[in-house]
Amino acid sequence: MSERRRPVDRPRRAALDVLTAVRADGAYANLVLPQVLRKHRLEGRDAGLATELASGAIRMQGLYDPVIDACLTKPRLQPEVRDVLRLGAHQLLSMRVPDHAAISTSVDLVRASVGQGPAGLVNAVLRAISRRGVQDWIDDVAPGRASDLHGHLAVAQSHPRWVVDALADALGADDELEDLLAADNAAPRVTLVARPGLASVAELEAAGGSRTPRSPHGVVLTGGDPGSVPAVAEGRAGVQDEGSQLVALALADAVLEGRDETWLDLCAGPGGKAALLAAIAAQRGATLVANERQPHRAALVASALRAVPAGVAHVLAGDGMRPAWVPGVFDRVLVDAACTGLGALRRRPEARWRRAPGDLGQLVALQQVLLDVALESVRPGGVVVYATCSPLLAETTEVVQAVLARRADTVEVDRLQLWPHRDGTDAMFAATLRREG
Ligand SMILES: C[S@@+](CC[C@H](N)C(=O)[O-])C[C@H]1O[C@@H](n2cnc3c(N)ncnc32)[C@H](O)[C@@H]1O
Repeated sequence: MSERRRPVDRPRRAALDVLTAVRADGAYANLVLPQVLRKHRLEGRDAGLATELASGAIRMQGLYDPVIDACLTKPRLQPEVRDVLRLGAHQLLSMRVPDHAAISTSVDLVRASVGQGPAGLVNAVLRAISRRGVQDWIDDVAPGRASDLHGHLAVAQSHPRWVVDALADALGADDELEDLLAADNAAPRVTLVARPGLASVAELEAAGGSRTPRSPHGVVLTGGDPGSVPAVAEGRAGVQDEGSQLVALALADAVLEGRDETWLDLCAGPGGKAALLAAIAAQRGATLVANERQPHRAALVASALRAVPAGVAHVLAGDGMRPAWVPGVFDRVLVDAACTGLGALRRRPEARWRRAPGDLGQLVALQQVLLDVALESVRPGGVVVYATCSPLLAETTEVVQAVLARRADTVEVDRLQLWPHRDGTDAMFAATLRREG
């Protein structure tokens, strides 16, 4: 068959559809991927290949773009052609795809998606990239490691420079920085939670998994589709990072004197932590109010809670800044605030490129108000856990410090900061605060 008429392989076509949706429509890769896989009827290894191609090309574009640019003779490139080149660069520099296969399939792809015009350019650029290994390219296009470590890692590990700087601040030193950034680039394992009283860890282990080291409710799946595990399909278990389980447990296990009957999850959508908390509350004879501002996310919370016994959990769709309850009624409150999400980069390939330092001001203001509401909602003597899936100091310790500075009635009693490279979890933060009686 001639070059021109060779059909484009479906995993690569699907991967390009994901890149296009993320770039042109602002889609989230993890949400659009299942739709694209269905559209192209991809399963098993082909689905795995399309997922790796799309996720890797989006995640690593901070390295691939300067490499591509170094191979261009003219600086301008159509966005659609750059997408094809990013996919080709990922195959050449980070996967075990033979060079000839990576190049010829990319040429086929650009012919089918853009036209014959850029086929020669794609061929020439990818041939140039294939002549050197990834470390040679990093040495060529990244700032020097000795003179500008953060600038070097921003390219070598494909993170925006401001994110590298902010993560280094959060770590407090540079010695683990590269490990952290590399961990952000590795696909996370699928972790399940057995909601206590509804499913057992043994039941999930039998589905092909092993226990998580720190959460007593977690199981890491060794393979397969989590949706096909009966306990997950029935809502007795769920997909939940071990770090998120530990945050919910920080609230449930905080030492509390006196009444322990009514719990609040102030920002509950989509409901992972609410479901774990509600299962524990049911075992202790307590109830949970799960509040979420966005109605469609409140519906997801209700779905996550479907296996919890009736009467234990109540879902509210409301703005946590204007509470629908009287102050001081709750014994335990979780405020898992909206944040930059820069602690969960492993599972959101495009997230690092969507955030900007200018987002922080608005988010921090919201986080402070929500923490204040949580502290007003808890009774004297009760506990509040303030959590984020970001380790940035502006969103974590600085929010807690700012709120505590204006409240004489609250003390911090515990703090947790998890890291992907140390703990194998998302970089979750949780501060446990007690409102004094
Ligand atoms: C980090 S997520 C919570 C994740 C959730 N706890 C879980 O484990 O599934 C933050 C949530 O806060 C919600 N949110 C943002 N502003 C809010 C507000 N003013 N009141 C209540 N919820 C809010 C967002 O819609 C989002 O669903």
